Amino acid sequence: MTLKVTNLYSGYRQVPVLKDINFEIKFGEIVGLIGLNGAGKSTLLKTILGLLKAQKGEVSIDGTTIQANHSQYAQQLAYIPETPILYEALTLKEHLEMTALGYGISTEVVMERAEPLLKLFRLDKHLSWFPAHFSKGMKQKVMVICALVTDAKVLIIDEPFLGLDPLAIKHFTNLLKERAEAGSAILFTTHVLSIAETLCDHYLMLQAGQLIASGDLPSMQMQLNKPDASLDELYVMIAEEGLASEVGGEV
Ligand SMILES: Nc1ncnc2c1ncn2[C@@H]1O[C@H](COP(=O)(O)OP(=O)(O)OP(=O)(O)O)[C@@H](O)[C@H]1O
Repeated sequence: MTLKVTNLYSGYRQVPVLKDINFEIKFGEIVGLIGLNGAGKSTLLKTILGLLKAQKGEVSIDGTTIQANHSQYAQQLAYIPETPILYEALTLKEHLEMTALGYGISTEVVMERAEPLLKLFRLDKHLSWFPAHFSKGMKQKVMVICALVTDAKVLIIDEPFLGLDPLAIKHFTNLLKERAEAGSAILFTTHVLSIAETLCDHYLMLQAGQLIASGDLPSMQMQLNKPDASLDELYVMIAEEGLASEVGGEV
C-alpha cells in the first residue's frame, strides 16, 4: 500500500517546475518534503492532489490513479493547506457536516470522531461559530480536525505548523504519529527542520524542481557525501550550493 510518484513532470502553463520526480511513500510512513522557497514543494502537493494536471508521469495511491478512478483516488486523500480555506457562510459544525458528506461518512460518526479533537484544540464550545470569528490558528485547527475525521489513507499537509501555538503543535504532531501508526501515509512540507527531525521517517529534498536526495538521514548523508551532517547542515549546504549555481547561471 503506497503513494507512488513516477517520472512526474508538472508546473504551470508557461513555467515547467517539477522534473522527473520519483518516490514512494508506504502507508504508515511520515515523510517531510523540504526545500527552499520556490523549489516546487507546493507544486508537487498540488499535483498529487489533482489540483494541477501532471504534464508527464503518474501519481497513484494504492495502485489507483486520478485518471482511472477520480472519486476512489480523491476519497483516499485529505489535504491541509498552508492557508486555511473555510466557507464564510458555514459554522464550524457545518464544516464538519460538509466533510462527512464529501467523504461519504455519516454525520454521527464524524461528530463522534471530532469530539475529542475539538476538546484537545479547545474548539468544543465554538461549534456554532463562523470563520470570521476565528483567529488564524483556530482556522488552521478547523482544517486539521476536518482532515483527521476522514478515513483518508494519505494526508497531504502544506506547512502544518504555521499559525499554531506550541501546545497545538505538540498535540498535532502526536496526532500525526498516531495516524501514521494506524496505517496512513503522511507527506508534509516544512521549513521547521527541528520538528521534521522528530516526526519524519524519511525526507524528500527538492531543489529547483528536482529531487536531489531522499530517504532517512543516514542515507541522505551518504547521497550528499556528508557522513556526519545534521538535517539542518545538509539543508544549508544544498541551499547554498543551489543559490551559488543559480547566480553562476545568471552571469
Ligand atoms: N500559479 C502559478 N503560476 C505560475 N508559476 C507559479 C505558480 N505558483 C508557483 N509558481 C512558480 O513555481 C515555482 C515553484 O513554486 P512552489 O510554490 O511550488 O514552491 P515552494 O517550494 O512551495 O515554495 P515555498 O517554500 O515558498 O512555499 C516557483 O518558481 C513559482 O514562481
